[in-house]
Parts: sequence; structure tokens; C-alpha cells
Amino acid sequence: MLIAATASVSISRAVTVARLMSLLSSLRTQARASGRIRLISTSPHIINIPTADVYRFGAASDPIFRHVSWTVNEGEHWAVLAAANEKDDFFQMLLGHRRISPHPPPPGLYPGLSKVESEFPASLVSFANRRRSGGAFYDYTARYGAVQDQDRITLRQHMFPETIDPYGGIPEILRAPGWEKTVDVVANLSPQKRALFESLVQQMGLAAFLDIPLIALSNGQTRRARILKAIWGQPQLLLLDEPLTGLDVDARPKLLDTLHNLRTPRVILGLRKHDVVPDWITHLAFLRGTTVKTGSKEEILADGSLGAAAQATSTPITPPRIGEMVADLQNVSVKYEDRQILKNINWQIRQGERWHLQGANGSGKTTLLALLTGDHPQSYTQKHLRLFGRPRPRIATPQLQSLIGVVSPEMFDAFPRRAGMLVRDVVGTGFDGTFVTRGKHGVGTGIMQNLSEQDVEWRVQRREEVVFALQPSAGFGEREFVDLGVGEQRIVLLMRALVGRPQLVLLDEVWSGMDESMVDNAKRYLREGGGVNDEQAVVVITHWEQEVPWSAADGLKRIRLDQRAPETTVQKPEALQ
Ligand SMILES: Nc1ncnc2c1ncn2[C@@H]1O[C@H](COP(=O)(O)OP(=O)(O)OP(=O)(O)O)[C@@H](O)[C@H]1O
Repeated sequence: MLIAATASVSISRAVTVARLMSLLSSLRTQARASGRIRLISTSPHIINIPTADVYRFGAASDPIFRHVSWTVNEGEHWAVLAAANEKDDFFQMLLGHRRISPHPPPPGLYPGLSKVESEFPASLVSFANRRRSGGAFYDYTARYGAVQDQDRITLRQHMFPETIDPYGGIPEILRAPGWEKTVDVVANLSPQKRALFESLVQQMGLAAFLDIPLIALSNGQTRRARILKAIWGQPQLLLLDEPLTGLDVDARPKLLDTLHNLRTPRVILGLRKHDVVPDWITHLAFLRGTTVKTGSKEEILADGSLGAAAQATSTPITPPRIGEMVADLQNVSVKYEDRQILKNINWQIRQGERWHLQGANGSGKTTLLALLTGDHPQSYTQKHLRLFGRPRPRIATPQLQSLIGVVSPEMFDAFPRRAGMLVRDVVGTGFDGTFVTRGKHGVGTGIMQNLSEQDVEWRVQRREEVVFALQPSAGFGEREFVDLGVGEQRIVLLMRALVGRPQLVLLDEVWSGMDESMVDNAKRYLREGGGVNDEQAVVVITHWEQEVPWSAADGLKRIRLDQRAPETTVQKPEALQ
């Protein structure tokens, strides 16, 4: 559904934003005066494509977009509404990675922008299409242990890489408490630059995290840090694809305010078709297949032919039967040196229960899940953490991996992308929770290597069933995992998490990058299509209520981690039902 939203802007925020605006514009004037920015044209167009088709480079192929006719003028605020792979192609076109034919006449695609470094002065930060390649699995659980020296790069150092010794990693001086030298870099900026830095950091809610190792930042904090770094780099055009993904409800309006008020970089947002369109967006590009429709927001939103998908209606279901306890946490706490992350968490999860785990960015949701999966070293030292009826230390990690199905951003990044590994191979690894294909039919060998013929047969059949139920297109099981779009890869990892009917299913930000039809289909499969049954418990983590497949009427329970103070992050769970 396409909805225009009204953002509420507090007076104090408006003042900060106004200050930010004036700082940015005076810095730009200075840069122009110093000759660093050279304007080559006085054209009002930022982007100009009179009429053209767009192709992938390489072998002759059909156009990916036909009859594109698009101009963007200074002062307009644009968003691109599209499925993840279409958005990716569109942004890649703007980065010069797709062929525009005929190429826009001189002075080219960006007539109103200066050419500072290259012909394409745009940069892209994408949260929808962040592909990792490479066949190796990397250990994402490293983050939960003591941070190693080589991982000690802090957010502040990341922002000012000149403080890192290129030959020896981080110089000794930077490891001293206080990180004096890095702090000096900020102190030595011009007053205007320093004020800009501080105001951006404040706006992005990152002030308390500047001197924390990057590896220790939560997902939402990391995403905000990537956007901060991109803005600080001052490209002339910043393409931000699904920037609200993974951000909590407080962070979203702050980020949108910041983006709205930037003069440089100019921002083009990428949104999913069912996302809320910020009220300050003035123009939309709507992509469907090879068609690109551009115009004012009102015009595009009013165009019925664009087929804004109807809201899926949900049929009533019988809430599942509640059974045995699968996880029992009593007074569970996690601390890193002097940082208390979780404190006295009490939570019991039973078969048949459906939970929504809520909490602001950095409140400890991923940390809590890492205790349940046994990935967190502090899972061994809790006084009372029982999983599947046994104390955590008395249950081997491989066994836990076969009893718990997980999809999470960390798992998504870490899963190996081996050439030749097919979708059904990836799904088959879910039975034993491994990352490599094993067993005669690629359905694993069982933890104790004792699968009977019947077990194997059940596994093969179950894999077919899950792939068939969730596949976005026919023949999906035979496609190579590495070649899939991000949303498609995520759906494969969801199939992997569900295939073995594990007693506990953990779904952490599972929908990002997926199309609306894939999300609706998967939600339906989970809620009413037999994707999970009464013997399984499910925990969903998302900042968007509408992304949870179940509602209170279906017996959904909620647990919220409350952040008392941003720097100390003390939480207390609150079972709402
Ligand atoms: N090794 C570490 N050392 C210090 N602090 C850490 C470490 N690992 C995580 N943290 C901190 O723990 C807090 C909780 O992180 P966690 O990833 O669990 O948050 P989250 O609730 O999942 O957030 P998000 O919604 O952004 O995903 C964060 O503030 C993070 O900076």
C-alpha cells in the first residue's frame, strides 16, 4: 500500500536541523570558493535522461528498463519505489554500471552536478541489496566474546581512517584509554566542520557509541554509522536504499529529518512498494518490470494502474496448543567489562508459543538470541539458562543447532556463497544446522549419524514441501544460491530454518529485501499454511509490528527490552500478555 505520512518534528529537533542545514550550505560555499568543487554547468537538472532504454553490460540482452524518461531538478526530493532487484538495477544505472542507450546528450546524465572525481559523482548505501560473495563461512559469533586487537577499530576511527596506521593496524598510542589521538582529530577540525560532525552524530543517535569498537555495534547502530559515514564523505548525490531497515521507531523520524534537510549530499531514497512515503518526498519513480513511471508524488500515488497491492486479509486461526518448555531463562544477565547489556531477564518459551521480541536499537535483542542459540560465551556462565530441559552447559552446540532454526542479519551475512551450491542444497543444510552440504541426498546425516532410510525419505520430502510452499518462482530449488537476489537468498534461509521442524524458530529481521508478495506468502505459510506446528515455538524480532505473522487474536505474546539509559543499557523484560 502506498501511504503518505506526516512526520512530527519537535521544535528542538527543528532547531538542530536548521543549524545543520546552515552549516552544510556554508561548507559547500567554502569548498566552491576554494576551487575544490567545480561546477561545469548551470543546468537546473541533477539527472537528465531524455528517453532511453537501459541494458546490462556484456552479452546482448533485452533492456532491463524501456523508454526511461526522467529529469530530477535541484530542490526536488525523490524516492524510487520498487522491488529489491529492480531498485538495485536502477541505482546501478545511476552509478554507471548499466548501459543507457542512447546515452544522455552532453553534458550527460548529471548536467547540474560538478565532476569532482568521476563521471558519476553518486554513491550508494544499500540495506536492501547488500550481497556478500565468497565460499567461506565466517564466524559472526566473534562479536560476543572479548574483542580482539585487530577488531578494535572504533566508530570514531572508522570516520577518520587517517588515524589508523596503514602498516601496523592500530598504533599503540590509540589503544591507550581515552583514545586521545583520535579525539584530537575531531578537535583539530575547523570549527564549522567540528560542529557539523557533532551535530550529525547527535542527530543519528551515535554520540554514545563513537569510541566503541565497530564490531560491537548493534545492527541498527551499524546501519546508522554507515549512513553517517556516507553523508560525511559528501558525495554530491547519495542513493540510500531502504535506509529505515532495522531502525527502531525513535530513530526513523530523526533519520528522515536529517535527510530531508541535507543540501549536500542530495539524497534519493529507495523504498519498497508498500513502505510509507515520507511527507517531504515530492517526486516518485515507480518501477514495475521494465516500466519506469516518474512524476510528482501525488500523480504517481493517484495512478491506479500502478497496482498498489491490496492489503492481505487474514483468516482466523485456532491459536496453537501450548506444550513443553523449550527455554527457561531466570535472572539472565550479560555484561562486557563495565557495560551492562542485559540484566535479570526472566523468560519462559513453550512449544506452540509465538513471541514478538521488541526493543530499541542496542537494547540487547540479538544478544538475548545468542544466549538461546548458545553462540554467546556468557550462555555457559548463567545461573539459570535451561534449553530443551537441560542446563546450557549440558547440551552440545551441534545439537542446539539442529534444535533451533535461525534467520538473522548475522547469519545472512555469514552464510557461505559457494559456486555450484543450489537452493535445495542450502535448504538441506537446515536439518542438522550445518553450513556445508552433507549426506547422500544433501539432507544431512543426523547429529548422531544414525538416520534410517525412512528418516532420509522424510527429509527429502519435507525439503520439497518447504521449497514448493515458499518458492517465488517455479524451478527455484535448482537455481544457484549465489546468483539470487538478496530477498530471494533470505527466503532460502527461511526455508532452511523451517525445514527440519526445529522446536525453536528464531526469525530476526527476516523480511528485509523481500518483495511484498514474498513476505505475504511467507507470513501466510507460517501463520496458517503449516509452516510451523504446535510442537514448535517461534520468536520474531522486528521493529515493524505489521511484519509479525501473528496477532494478539492468534495468541501472540510480546516481550520488550527496555533501555533505561543509552550508555548503560539496563533492561527488564515486560511480558505484555
Ligand atoms: N563485545 C561487545 N562489547 C561491548 N558492547 C557490546 C559488545 N557486543 C555488543 N555490545 C553492545 O550491546 C548492545 C546490545 O547489542 P544487540 O546487538 O544485542 O542489540 P539489538 O537490540 O539487537 O539492536 P538492533 O535493534 O540494533 O539490532 C549494543 O549497545 C552493543 O553496542
